[in-house]
Amino acid sequence: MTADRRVLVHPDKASLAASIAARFLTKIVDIIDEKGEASVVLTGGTMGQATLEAIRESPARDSVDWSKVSFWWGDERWVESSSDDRNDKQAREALLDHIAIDPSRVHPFPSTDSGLELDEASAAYAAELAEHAPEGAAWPEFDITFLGVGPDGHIASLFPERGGIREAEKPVISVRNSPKPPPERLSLTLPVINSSLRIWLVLAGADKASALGLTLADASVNEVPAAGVRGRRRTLFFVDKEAAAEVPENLTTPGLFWTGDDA
Ligand SMILES: O=C1O[C@H](COP(=O)(O)O)[C@@H](O)[C@H](O)[C@H]1O
Repeated sequence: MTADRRVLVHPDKASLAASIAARFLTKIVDIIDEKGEASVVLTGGTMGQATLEAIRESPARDSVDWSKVSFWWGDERWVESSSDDRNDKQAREALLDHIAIDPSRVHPFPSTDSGLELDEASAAYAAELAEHAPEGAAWPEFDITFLGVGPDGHIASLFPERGGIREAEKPVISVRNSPKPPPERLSLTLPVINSSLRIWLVLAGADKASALGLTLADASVNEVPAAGVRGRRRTLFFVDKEAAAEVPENLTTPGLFWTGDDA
């Protein structure tokens, strides 16, 4: 794990989404060149969706062999597969329906119409992760994990002051009584998220400013789940100016605010 977290600030949501998309397309081509395939964890939320739309709109999207990319999700809302609340439905509409993916590499969480109960669904996703894990591991090696951040600092469906953020054993949890609707959800846990080589947190808007400020000031993970996120190689915060408004002054140094290419 690296303590190295970097923040890239962009003027507004549109330029932010375009910049993340450009960086993602470059990086994913490099990863496929290097490893022959790539594994990506998608997020729900406003910037997650805006990012996928920007990838769809980019002419560079055709430089990627999408059949080599595996897609997983960081969390899902426990609703019917046809519900507009589903993170995977939003991702399909924003990007996946528009590119030549290999359906066997797309790994949505189960839905309420799967015939499974919530706990069976979290166990089924854990089993699917294990099925695609390298020898001796319980889940795949993720190359890039996208995370949205809620105004309360939640990531995936790991909410402040709830047991899920402290889960250290299970790779996947069932969430009940979520403070954000819908109340029932499924989520990867922090150990799985933090095993990712790169974690890209994507957030925009004034309502995220407090969460980002507290995250970078190393608030307690229990109170601000985003503060516990560390990718193994790189942890990048892609933010707009509004979201960056409450980053503590002592952290707004050239070392932290970074515009290099080494993502
Ligand atoms: O419910 C969720 O919310 C968060 C953040 O969403 P946003 O709209 O405030 O950006 C998202 O990261 C998570 O995947 C989703 O299930």
